[in-house]
Amino acid sequence: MTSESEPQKKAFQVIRVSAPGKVILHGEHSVVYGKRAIALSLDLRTRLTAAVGGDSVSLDLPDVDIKKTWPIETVMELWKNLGYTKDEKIKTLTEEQSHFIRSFLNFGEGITDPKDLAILSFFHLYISILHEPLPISITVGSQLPTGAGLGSSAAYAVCLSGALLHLCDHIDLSKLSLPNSHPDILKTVSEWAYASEKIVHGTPSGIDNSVCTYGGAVSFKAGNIEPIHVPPLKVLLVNTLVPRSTKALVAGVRERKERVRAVVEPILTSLDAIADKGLEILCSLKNANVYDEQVAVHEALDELIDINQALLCAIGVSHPSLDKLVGIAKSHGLHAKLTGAGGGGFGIVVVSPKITKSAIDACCDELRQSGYDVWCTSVGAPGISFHNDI
Ligand SMILES: Nc1ncnc2c1ncn2[C@@H]1O[C@H](COP(=O)(O)OP(=O)(O)OP(=O)(O)O)[C@@H](O)[C@H]1O
Ligand SMILES: C[C@@](O)(CCO)CC(=O)[O-]
Ligand SMILES: [Mg+2]
Repeated sequence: MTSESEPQKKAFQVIRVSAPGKVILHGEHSVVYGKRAIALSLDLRTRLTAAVGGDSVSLDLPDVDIKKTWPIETVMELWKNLGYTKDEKIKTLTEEQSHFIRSFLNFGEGITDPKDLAILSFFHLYISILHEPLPISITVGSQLPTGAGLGSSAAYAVCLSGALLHLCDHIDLSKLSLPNSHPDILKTVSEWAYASEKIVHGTPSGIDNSVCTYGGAVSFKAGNIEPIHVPPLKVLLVNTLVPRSTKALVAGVRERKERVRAVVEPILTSLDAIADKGLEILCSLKNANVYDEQVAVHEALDELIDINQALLCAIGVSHPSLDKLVGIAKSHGLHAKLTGAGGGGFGIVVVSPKITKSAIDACCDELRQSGYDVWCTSVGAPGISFHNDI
């Protein structure tokens, strides 16, 4: 193949990548301080299509109401002003270069607008990962509500990182279909998605990008990810529809910890113990073969869910809408906690086999009548996937 035919091939390349959202069962917030967390991927996905070619860089993000195009000459100028030559390998941006990208986009320093964050994350990854300015059209659509606790930022970041790394031949996403042949690919994608999460969150633990990359169920502690085998669980996801920002909630916990360290630190230690115990219980579920054993395991899990929610309230990340949903669930014999950063967003209920269908239906009806959205979905979906069917 000649060196001229390679860009020719790239010019018409269209790829599709998807990644799942996630729920955190135990360990949100405490995981930021090196404690254990358990997360499960969701059967709700973010999907990205990237088409190389044309004379611009364009971003179509309908979920955050963005449709923007930058002429490729403008992007080439930015590239040059950042001090890069045409053929640069993967690079880590300096603070100064990050400031420069923000001012190119006319963004101030502490941006919080979802649109600005989505554009900034894209530009960081585009410039860091690609070897040269590439004309490209990127479209991202998601089944996940944005900013509600189901890992939408991580799923977005995993799709972007995977697609850009594939397009510059740093990884080959088509190898993901080969069993057990891709640990390096997943590690690389997750690390780049983490870099993007830092832009959206400030100080992410890394659990969201990990579970959205690897899929399934994972235990995560101090940056180490461990896949765990969890049998299918029936889960209700309840959306309070109250908007919140993960970054602001994580910052709020940090401030409370700084103000009353002697009180908050033991709570974080207890949250760690809950996640340790939760891991043990989930692992025992696969050996619970008969109904009575399964019910006993779920009772132990329900008790942990109750304590977990109470401790999350104590560190200031619940919300009246979450407290109310926990109360409604309780009145139907179900146990709920917030999931993700809290402050609104989603609550989760893990449904024990002893709960009858009529009790579940009655609970869902009451929640809906009270203004919540209720979704019944499965957990443990595949991680980043490459779809070469176009
Ligand atoms: N489909 C999408 N298209 C474009 N940007 C997205 C999309 N989904 C998420 N984002 C970006 O991620 C941000 C939301 O991230 P945030 O971490 O606050 O919420 P979350 O990831 O849904 O919840 P959590 O981190 O608690 O699980 C949005 O403001 C936007 O910048
Ligand atoms: C609140 C938090 O623990 C989970 C957000 O899904 C933040 C993080 O781990 O980065
Ligand atoms: Mg997020």
